Amino acid sequence: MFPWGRALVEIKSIELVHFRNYEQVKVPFHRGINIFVGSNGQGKTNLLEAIALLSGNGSHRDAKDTDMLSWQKDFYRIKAEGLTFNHPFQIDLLYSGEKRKKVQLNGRTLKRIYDLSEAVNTVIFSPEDLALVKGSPSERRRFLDREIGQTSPAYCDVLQRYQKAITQRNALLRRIRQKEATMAELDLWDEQVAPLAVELLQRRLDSIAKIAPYARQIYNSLSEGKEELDLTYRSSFPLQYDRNYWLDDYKKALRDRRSEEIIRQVTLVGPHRDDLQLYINKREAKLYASQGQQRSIALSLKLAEIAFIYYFRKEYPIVLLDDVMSELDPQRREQLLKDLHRRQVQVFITTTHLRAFPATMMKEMALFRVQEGRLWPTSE
Ligand SMILES: Nc1ncnc2c1ncn2[C@@H]1O[C@H](COP(=O)(O)OP(=O)(O)OP(=O)(O)O)[C@@H](O)[C@H]1O
Repeated sequence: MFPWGRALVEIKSIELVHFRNYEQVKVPFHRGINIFVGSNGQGKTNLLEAIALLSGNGSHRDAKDTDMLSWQKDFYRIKAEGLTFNHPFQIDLLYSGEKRKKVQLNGRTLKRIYDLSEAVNTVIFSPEDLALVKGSPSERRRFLDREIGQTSPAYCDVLQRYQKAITQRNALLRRIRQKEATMAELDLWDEQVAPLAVELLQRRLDSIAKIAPYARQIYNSLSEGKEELDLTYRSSFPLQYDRNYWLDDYKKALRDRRSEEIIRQVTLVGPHRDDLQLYINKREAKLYASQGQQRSIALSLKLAEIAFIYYFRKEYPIVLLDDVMSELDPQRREQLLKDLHRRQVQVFITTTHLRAFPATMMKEMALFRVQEGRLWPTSE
């Protein structure tokens, strides 16, 4: 299912203090497959969320730091130790109410949280990923941005600068509408926004060119050769074939939509308005895919993301599977676990029961019981 290779990253232990419903826990992990088992609402997803934060990508549930802080507490801390490319790393994340959390990697304070991806990459698969197919374009943009961002802090940097510039440009559009600013100011902004937009576009298209063949191959195998998945990028403005013209194309689009933008007071063209389009057998999945097909597409995209990260880093990401084992049929479940196990990928899985796991693999896995924000190793 994935390119042949071996994972070289591993989280050896994690410590949580005042994170969600964890008062204080410290757990050593197994280097292979770790299963967190417990009833609903005990803290299994919270734990995966904390692990995902170690890759610097923010919460997969889009939660803010204030949401993740235990109720009535004034700081949370996540500490982890592990190995990456056989070198030890220590991560220390501390949020104490200010705008941004303090992040240290090996004792060095990082200016940009996404530089944590130097040490840890994660791919998380959760039931909400079904929204990748039928949800709004922002879900698919988020998927793309997370995936590219993990292999390139420079991309995160451009994305952040672009988002900030768009917010400020929107504020300027409002001021122009109220006759408090001039068109000349807007011209200046457009000069700044355009190169950032074009850089994002180039990186997104290059990444889709890499990820599409993986996703296609995986989907084809999930559908037993019966269906084909295609991915295309839909830009919110016309782009010429030759990339040398993209800067002009974008500036022209901004000019063409200017009066409408002033009336609506938002920037209507650019990467923040684009979409990743998904097709099964040439039909748009958003309109036609069944529940089962949506599940297979979402799984294919996530597995392709694993392969994509491996392609760039020569190291597999840590894989987080949040309550998705029962979504797969037994054969796919076993194949997925065996593939991950053979490549020595470290995996964290949440589940409410162990029925979904092949008995033959149980001896290869470490089991943890999760109950009311507590966590301990167990054998059943
Ligand atoms: N900031 C917070 N402070 C304290 N407790 C919180 C906070 N945020 C969420 N919780 C608690 O965490 C629990 C939910 O945990 P989590 O989402 O990890 O559940 P889960 O074990 O994955 O359950 P499920 O199987 O239903 O997905 C709830 O009891 C909720 O009240």
